[in-house]
Amino acid sequence: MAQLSIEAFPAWALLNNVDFVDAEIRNIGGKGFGLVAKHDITDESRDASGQATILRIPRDLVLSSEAVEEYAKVDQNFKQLLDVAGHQSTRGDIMLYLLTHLVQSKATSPGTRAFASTPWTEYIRFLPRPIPVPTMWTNDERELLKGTSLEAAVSAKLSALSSEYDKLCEEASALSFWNTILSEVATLDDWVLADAWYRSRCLELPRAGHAMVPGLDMANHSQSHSAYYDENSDGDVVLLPRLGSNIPAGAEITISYGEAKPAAEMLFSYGFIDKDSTVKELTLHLESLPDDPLGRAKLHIYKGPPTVRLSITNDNVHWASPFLYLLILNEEDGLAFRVLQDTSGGRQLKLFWQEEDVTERTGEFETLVQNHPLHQVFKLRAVAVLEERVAMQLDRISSGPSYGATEQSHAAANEPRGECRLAAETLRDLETQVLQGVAQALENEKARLLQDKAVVTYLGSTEDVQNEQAPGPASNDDDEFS
Ligand SMILES: C[S@@+](CC[C@H](N)C(=O)[O-])C[C@H]1O[C@@H](n2cnc3c(N)ncnc32)[C@H](O)[C@@H]1O
Repeated sequence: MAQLSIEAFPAWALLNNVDFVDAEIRNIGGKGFGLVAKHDITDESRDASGQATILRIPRDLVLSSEAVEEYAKVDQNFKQLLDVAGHQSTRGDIMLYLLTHLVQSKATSPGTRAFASTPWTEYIRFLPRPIPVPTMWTNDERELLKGTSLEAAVSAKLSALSSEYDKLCEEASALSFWNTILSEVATLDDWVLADAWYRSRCLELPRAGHAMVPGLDMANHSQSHSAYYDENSDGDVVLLPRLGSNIPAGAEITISYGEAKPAAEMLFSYGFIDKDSTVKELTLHLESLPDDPLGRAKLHIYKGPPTVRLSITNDNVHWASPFLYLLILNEEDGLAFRVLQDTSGGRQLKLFWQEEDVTERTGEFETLVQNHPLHQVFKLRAVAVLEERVAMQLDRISSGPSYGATEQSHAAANEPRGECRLAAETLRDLETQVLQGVAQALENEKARLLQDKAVVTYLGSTEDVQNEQAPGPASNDDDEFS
């Protein structure tokens, strides 16, 4: 499918009533396309209602779950696919729409097209590809993420995409039209591309919800963004200058993709790391403890992801994990799993803490243990488990690949691209800093807890029990003539 030159974009915009009041699309070094101001945009540019619209996109171009439903009303083939494989999530429905339009755009001539055309049929041909998100990196490029928090996240995402695609083929196999399309035209790579487009270009609108907005999705991100988007009373989407922002003619107009997103999330979702961001944070997966007989039950009953979030703000170190305290508690402490029968005869796993049913509060154990006499002992266990997890990650990240000179142009075609090396290296440096800071803080916290009176008493008593249970030193009697 041929890309369309961005030169053709103004004609597409005109034809589809997209009003580029005060912006145009240009190539922005290192960021792909972006929006720049046609004239100075100042507070004086505002109209009587106080608005200075930079860009207006009619509501019927917005790709939302509602728009997908509307398309199903005009295209029978799409409706069939949506009915067997859609209606589960906005993301899923929009991806089916994008995939259908990708297939449509692969058709050699309009006469061979199988679907009803929409403004998106042409629009997707302006969109960049490949997208710099790591799911579209080569295997060698993904190797660069080894030891970072994205290593597992990206492999998990790729497996999920592959399963989604297989499920789609399976669900559509009874529809002969789609069976042919999925085996001959729409590939797993197309599904990965649709996911990357959705992830890097989707935004949340106050009324339409998660959506893709053509034209507006050409705006790049900046920490000190000059504009924001909204829906007006007609449901059209508008781009407006932030109060007090003066954007000179020719300057880039930027929006915010999120104020406090960690580097790993920015790279995962958008394919770049914002150098101006001050967020130092990473999320690690927590495994159940190897000798914990309740390990599997805990993972089964826990409602959220079993993770810990580590962060450093203004030299203060934080860790937050609703799962951690459940992870370190045992039956002897007062934790119990029971299978109860409900009124309809079904069996349900329930979790009890000190005889109270806490099945709906599995993420609140840090609070639940607060008044327990062994509170500080539990804290020590949590800190020790975390210390080990952080040490393991530090070990992994420091034994990751070396990057070589980033400015070096890649000699062989299959060598990692410079921008991937740079992004992976930046992520690694940031995450190493956070892990080292947290490791130090955990060591200090452990030392403090080991001095705690309740901890000392508890450790003393468990030592006594162990001594009583251990076989005593061999007595001379044993050596007697036996
Ligand atoms: C919503 S699109 C913005 C338009 C995009 N530049 C294009 O060419 O279509 C998001 C993508 O733009 C790029 N991008 C946005 N802000 C950026 C920034 N501050 N630095 C580098 N790349 C950026 C990333 O590739 C991201 O995935």
